[in-house]
Amino acid sequence: MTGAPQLVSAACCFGGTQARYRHSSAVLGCEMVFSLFLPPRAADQSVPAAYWLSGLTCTDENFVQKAGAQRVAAELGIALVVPDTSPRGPGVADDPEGAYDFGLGAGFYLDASREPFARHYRMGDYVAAELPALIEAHFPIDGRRAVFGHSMGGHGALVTALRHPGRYRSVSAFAPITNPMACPWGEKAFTGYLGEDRALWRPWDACALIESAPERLPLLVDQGTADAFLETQLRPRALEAACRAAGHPLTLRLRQGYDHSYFFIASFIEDHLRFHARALAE
Ligand SMILES: N[C@@H](CCC(=O)N[C@@H](CS)C(=O)NCC(=O)O)C(=O)O
Repeated sequence: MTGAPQLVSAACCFGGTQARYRHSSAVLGCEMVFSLFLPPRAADQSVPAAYWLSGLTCTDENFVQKAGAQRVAAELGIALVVPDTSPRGPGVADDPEGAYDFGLGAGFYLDASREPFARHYRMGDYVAAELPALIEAHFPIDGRRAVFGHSMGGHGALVTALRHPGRYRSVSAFAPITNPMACPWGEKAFTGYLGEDRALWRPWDACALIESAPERLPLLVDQGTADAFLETQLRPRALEAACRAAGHPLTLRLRQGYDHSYFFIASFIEDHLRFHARALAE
């Protein structure tokens, strides 16, 4: 059963609260920690939430410590929910070589079907269903949701919104992996989590999902031109082509000289939060 969140730590932040909670996840079959920022407005009314999905090697802490999102989220009255990037703990399988791009810290926000990963690696269901239900049951947060993220998590945000029409009011991404079926990080992860049959990969690939998306929710994507992963792993032109072919609205902004780091994210986070605030207010 999904356990109630237990407070791990909390600090005042821009008039609101930046906290971490631990809970037992029925979906993932392990204990999970998430970060939650509640804006000052949450003291006397329910607020909408933006779910941030982080990239490879991250936990729930990278974004809250490095993106500088709290000041604007406080002003806009948006809660920030930040899950971990994979299941963790005793019995959770990892990459056999302990590589950074598969297993722990690299759950790819999908539901694995291949053993030994199928038991715990169900981040797709966790971020789209179990975590929002937990958050909305235990905190002053209503059902208005946005989803955004970075790299593996940028792709996670796109796929989460595309797979669940009507569940999110807006979606955006920083330097997302756009077409995991056709890049080394994605091919490794999808083979490991889903097996060799590429037909089973398509429901977890943003470019494939865009082809027949039942909801044409506009996509906002920022991508740094000095990102070392741009051509090999991220490939925003693939997303652009898929959106053009399907008539899916996309705003793709190439940011001259920015790399893959949280310095890039911190530079444009305000813009993404204001984009989400407009959709969440409607
Ligand atoms: N460790 C890998 C890259 C991992 C990486 O860049 N992770 C990004 C997401 S894909 C990140 O957010 N890292 C954590 C951080 O910067 O705080 C490498 O050196 O090639």
